[in-house]
Amino acid sequence: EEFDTSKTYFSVLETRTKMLADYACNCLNRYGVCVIDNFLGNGKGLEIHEQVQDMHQKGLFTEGQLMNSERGNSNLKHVRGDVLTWVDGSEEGCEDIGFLVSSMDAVILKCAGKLTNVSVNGRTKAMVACYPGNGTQYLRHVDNPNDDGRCITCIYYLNKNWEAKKYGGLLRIYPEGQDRVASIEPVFDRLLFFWSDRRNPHEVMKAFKTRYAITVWYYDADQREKAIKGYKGGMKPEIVPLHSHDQRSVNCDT
Ligand SMILES: O=C(O)CCC(=O)Nc1cc2ccccc2cn1
Ligand SMILES: [Mn+2]
Repeated sequence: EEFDTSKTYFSVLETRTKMLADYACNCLNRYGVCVIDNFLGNGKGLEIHEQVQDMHQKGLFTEGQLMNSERGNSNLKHVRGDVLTWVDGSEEGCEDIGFLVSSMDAVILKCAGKLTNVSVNGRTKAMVACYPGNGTQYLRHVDNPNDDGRCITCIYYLNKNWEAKKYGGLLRIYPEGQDRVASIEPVFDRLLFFWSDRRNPHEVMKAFKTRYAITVWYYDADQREKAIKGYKGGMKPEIVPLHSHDQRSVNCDT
């Protein structure tokens, strides 16, 4: 009979996603940081890169805003020089970004119950960021210093043939209480997870070539609930349910 490739494709995808989730949980619980290379493969990676490049060329990126106090003070480019835009992946021309975020969600969904002190119940939209490559950087900071609910930072890099020696742009993470530094090259089709809180201060070194990345932050249910009650601010209070590949929005605890 006809060899059913679609079933095989999805069962292989399911198995791989589970393997990646197990690896991510072990790394996060042990080191607080996890790197996965060749996450989506060359073809899909290139499609995502092309969509991001189109958005950039259409001028859809805006200056990276700093915290409210510094808003509008444009001479703070030395603090962070990225330009960015937020997408949910359903917009025209963002379908491949949507596929990426569903793939990130698929891994996180399979981590349910295996991450120490974390129960993910949603995420932010996807932030597409670009460092224009004129020596721009992002000074050392913590993504979530005040318990705004975000527990995991998930970054996907799009930069083919990146050479840190020539182009800089390293992400350097200084894990709290350790005398080690993680230097992560923003290489094509690389996926990175790290705890968003004070455990992982990090910076982006000066970049001398256009440097693209797509970031999603995952929320911990309890911390998010407390943050909304206490309303400590931080990221805008929009929470997106996780989507697995068949586009159902799936609650983590099912
Ligand atoms: O591109 C990378 O390797 C990481 C860059 C990075 O840390 N970006 C970033 C971007 C942010 C945008 C808004 C609020 C907080 C933010 C924290 N971090
Ligand atoms: Mn950051």
